[in-house]
Amino acid sequence: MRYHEWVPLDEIVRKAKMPEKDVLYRLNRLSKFEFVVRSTYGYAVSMGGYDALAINALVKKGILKAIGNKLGVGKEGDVYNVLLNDDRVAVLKFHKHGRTCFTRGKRYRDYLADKHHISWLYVSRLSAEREFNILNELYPLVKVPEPIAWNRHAIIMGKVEGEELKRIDLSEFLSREEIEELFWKIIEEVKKAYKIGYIHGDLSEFNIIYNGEDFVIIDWPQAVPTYHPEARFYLKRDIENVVRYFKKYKVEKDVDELFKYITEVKD
Ligand SMILES: Nc1ncnc2c1ncn2[C@@H]1O[C@H](COP(=O)(O)OP(=O)(O)OP(=O)(O)O)[C@@H](O)[C@H]1O
Ligand SMILES: [Mg+2]
Ligand SMILES: [Mg+2]
Repeated sequence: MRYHEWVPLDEIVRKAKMPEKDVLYRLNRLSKFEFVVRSTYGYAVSMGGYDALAINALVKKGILKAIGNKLGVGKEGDVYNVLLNDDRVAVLKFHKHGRTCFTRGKRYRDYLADKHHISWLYVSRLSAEREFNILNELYPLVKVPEPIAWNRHAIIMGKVEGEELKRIDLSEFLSREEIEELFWKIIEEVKKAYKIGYIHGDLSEFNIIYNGEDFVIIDWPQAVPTYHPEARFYLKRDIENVVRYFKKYKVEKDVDELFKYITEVKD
């Protein structure tokens, strides 16, 4: 089934190789769970339905055992605590792009007319695949979550204990020198990622998780390769965000010098 189309009933019947009344019975049930949505043109998978397909696949592959509570309270992101088959605790992140199409209560007819919906399913899946691939390239050389599995718009990765830098006051438990040390450690990770070929592109205190001793940089789907035409822009912005955050703690650094330091080739 292609993602961006309403699929007419007769096509579903043909693909399912089942009598129409059986197909309708199943579609009705799926519709009650809001796993599919219906229009005059046919049926489409809903975001919830796509979630269920991904969960089902990850369970069938023998990776996922149980889903727990949602992480990052109050955020839009759909990130859950999960338990893996090997009893390890991990994190499941659903990529959701363009979900406004559904939540804004647009009529499906508008939704259909709007070519830009070209498929939030497809875009979300691409984004998850991207993040998974990038994590694979960076882990374990750079401090990023361990990539564990990917299916559709979902990825499973290692759970990082700690809090986003945004939500902690470093000065409560670190000296000015220790804070500066942390700053340089973060810059080192940015440099390592750059050397491997990536710029985070959304680096800030929201995407660095710190546990009092060590930190991990999360949220990589938008990362750009260093050969990207706007690479300099993104790298500069990432550095500026980090510099701005640490300025609060009187760690004052020059963005241009850091830029030079990160991009210099030296072995
Ligand atoms: N591997 C992880 N371990 C622990 N917590 C995580 C992990 N990945 C994500 N989180 C939590 O979930 C939140 C959202 O994750 P992430 O930043 O990757 O997604 P996002 O939807 O792109 O968020 P944003 O809107 O900030 O860009 C994080 O801020 C963090 O609190
Ligand atoms: Mg984030
Ligand atoms: Mg993000």
